[in-house]
Parts: sequence; C-alpha cells; structure tokens
Amino acid sequence: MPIRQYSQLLTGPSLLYVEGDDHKRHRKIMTPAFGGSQLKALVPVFFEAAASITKKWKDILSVSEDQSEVLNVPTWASRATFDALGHGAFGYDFGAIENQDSDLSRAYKNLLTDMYAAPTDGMIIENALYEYLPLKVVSWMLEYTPNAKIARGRTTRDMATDVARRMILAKSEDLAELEGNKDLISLLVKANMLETARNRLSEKELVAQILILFLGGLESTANSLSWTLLELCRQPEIQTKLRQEIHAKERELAREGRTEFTAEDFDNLPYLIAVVKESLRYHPVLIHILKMAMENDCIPLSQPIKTEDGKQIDQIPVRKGQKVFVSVPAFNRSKVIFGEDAHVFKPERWLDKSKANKGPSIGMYANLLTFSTGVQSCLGWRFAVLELQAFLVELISNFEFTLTPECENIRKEYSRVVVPTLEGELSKGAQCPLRVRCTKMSDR
Ligand code: HEM
Repeated sequence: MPIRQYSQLLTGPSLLYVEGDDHKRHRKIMTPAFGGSQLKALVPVFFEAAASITKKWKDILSVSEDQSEVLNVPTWASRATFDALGHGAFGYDFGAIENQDSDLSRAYKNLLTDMYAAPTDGMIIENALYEYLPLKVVSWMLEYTPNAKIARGRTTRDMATDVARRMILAKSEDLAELEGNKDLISLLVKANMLETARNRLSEKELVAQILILFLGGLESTANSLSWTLLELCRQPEIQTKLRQEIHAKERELAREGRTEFTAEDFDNLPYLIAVVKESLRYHPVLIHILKMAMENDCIPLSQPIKTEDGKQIDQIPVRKGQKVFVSVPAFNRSKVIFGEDAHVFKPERWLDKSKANKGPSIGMYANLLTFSTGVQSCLGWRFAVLELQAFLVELISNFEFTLTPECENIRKEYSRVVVPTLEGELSKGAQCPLRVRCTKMSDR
C-alpha cells in the first residue's frame, strides 16, 4: 500500500509525508510541544475526558434493569480520545462525548476502517500500480478519483482543514493568550514564530501537523484502550488486581486530602504501568513500519540466521531504494526477547526489571517497537501512554468489565491500525461489546 501517498492525501505536507531536511525542520518545531513536562500537565485533561464517559455510563446503567449494560467500547473510546485531543492538543472543545453527532468526530469515527478495511480487488490492483507511478501522479489520482473510500478520506480531511485553519488563526491573533496557553497547538504556533523565516512552517504545513494529530492521535489510542479492556475481561484476575491497586491509591490520596491523580502518582502504580506496557507489547495497533534504504547498505542481525541455500549470515544486504517492512509484532512477541511465554498476555513480566526485556535497547517506550524507533518514531508516545493510564484508572476504578458472547467473534482487522471488529460485521466498523457494571462502593 502506498503509505506516503495516502498520508499526503489525509494530512498534506505533515511529518508523515515529508522527508530528509524538511522532516528535520518540521520535527524540530513540533518537538517542544511533546516534552515530558508539557504532557504531564495534560493529565487532568485526560481525566476530564475519561470522567465524562463515567458520567454517561452511570446514567445509562442507572436506568437498566440489572444495573449493567452491553456497551461498544471502541465507540466511547473514540469519542473520549477525540475530546482529550481537543482539549489537550488544541485547547478546543469538540464535545464529542456530550454530543455524539459532532460533525468532525463523526467523520473521524471508523475513518481508517472505512477507507482501508477489506479492499476490493480493484483497489488492490490500483494500490499495486501506485507503487510504480511518480508520487505527483498518484497524489493527483487520489485527489480526483470518484472511489467512495478515497472520497470519504478527502471529505474528512477538508472538514479537519477548516477547523485547523480556524484554530491557527485564533492562536496567531491572540499573542498574549498564546503566552499562557499550554496546549500543543499554542506551543507549536509559538515555536514556529520563534524560528527563522527560512525554517518556519508555512500555514499549509502547520495545518498538516494538526491533521496528523487527528490521524495519529485518535484511532491508535482508542483502539489500544479497547484491546486493553478486552484483555482485562479475558483474564478477570488481572482486572481485579489492577482495580485493587487503583482503589488503594485512591484511599492514599484521600488521606492526603487529594482527589485527583497526577502523572507522578502513575509512577507509583507498578501494576498499572505493567498492564499498559503489556498491552502495548501484545496489541501494537500499528503493525508495519515501512522503511526505504537511502543507499546500498547492510542490516546487521542480532543473531546469525540460515538462508534457504544453507548459508549462515549475520547481516542482510539492502539496495538503495529497496523497501523494508518492519513487523512490530515479530519483535514484540519474540521468544528470544520476551521468553517462551511471549505469546501470553502477562503484565507480571514487567514487574521484575531484570527479566522484563532481554532484547536490544530499541524503542521509545519499554524497549518495544510499538512506537517505532529512530528519527521518525512516534512523537506522541508520552501523550498516548499518559492518556491510556488516566483512562484505565478512571474506568477500572468505576466499572467492572466482563466478556459478552459476541466477544468470541472478535477479530483483528488491519486498516492501517489494528481494529477489533466482529466476524461478518465489518461494515459496522470497530466493535468490542463488553458488559459494564458499576464497581461496588464496598470494594473501595
Ligand atoms: C497507542 C498509541 C500510538 C501508537 C501505537 C503510535 C505509533 C506510531 C508509530 C509506529 C509511528 C511511526 C509511523 C511510521 O514510521 O510509519 C508513529 C508516528 C507518529 N505519531 Fe504515533 N502512535 C500513537 C499515538 C500517537 C499520539 C497520541 C500522537 C499525537 C498526539 C501521535 C503522533 C505521531 C506523529 C506526529 C508521528 C509522526 C512522527 C514523524 O514522522 O516524525 N501518535 N506513531
């Protein structure tokens, strides 16, 4: 699949599309907004989005007969991550949880599944041809093809572009307000203003960075949360252990006269950290990373391998221009690195630091490949980890999740991100129906 061309279609000249010096220039301006302290300050924003789910779910459960209800978790996760991104990244209230018909959140809901899942034969052939055509020609074709799946992407991009332009204009007009604001767009606009004219991002490039946050920051985190909750239902004892840790911490905070968790409190919740790491290891939502060799080179191997003709090699030669697909699950579930039980969801593996990961130091987080590695690694990994931690604390504290009979039919659909869908119901998009009930006050 011509990933770069599709990235350009959905985001314009964003980090995901530009290369070389342009990539360095974009990344330099984007990076300050993604620093540890900036993102830690967003934890209350993540809790606010998670708390609005709690409020909605409690309203739904209060009128149900047995105080429990089957809820499609990805729908809610997608709306909550939309609001978290809106407040945290843009200082903007999309109201996705309150108003599920918010145009933009509806447009992004299931966008990647609608565009990429179950491609028709025609699309498979078209995509294969795109690989041989010049980038400009493919971009032109994607811009004008009547194909409904591609048109769906264009409409969403155009709606988001309008919103992004208005946000940038508002931020750029009010310089005094910009000073005090800590949301990512304010930091981005400020960093851009401080750059020399030569290095500054154009308005089109700034808009593209906002579009990449919509694309990169929504379905990835929402689906990661859904997969995590599914695993916590498959192994209820892990869910109970996590809840006990969270409730114990809540009691500790209450003794200190506090009600809200901070990022530092997460550091003292080892089982929460272990669950998040294990979920990101076991269910990486981006499973392929595409790289291209810029010159003739050799990829060194950590262990020698035998080729089909019986030769032992310790490096793989690549030609200039050759494309290499890196498989994230192959690394994340490697028995050499994670041990014989690498195929089992087991947060406990992270509790003993000496055993956690015997592999090379490679990724951004927990030495996993989930957020990729190197100059094009995920810029939003801290955002995603803190968001997942906050959502899990809020939801596991307030609700018990159990499997429903439909969970037997959950399958992984690859549509640029790995989405839970139900067998035979792909057209309904992401589905992970879990039974939800309130936790007992006596458990707290
Ligand atoms: C669990 C959630 C997430 C996962 C698994 C994830 C994973 C990744 C991966 C694997 C890449 C590299 C893609 C490639 O090279 O083809 C990437 C890039 C990127 N991600 Fe994430 N991501 C997540 C959440 C986020 C969030 C929340 C944001 C922003 C708020 C974000 C922003 C970005 C950006 C800007 C890039 C492009 C970086 C560059 O090219 O320099 N991501 N992400």
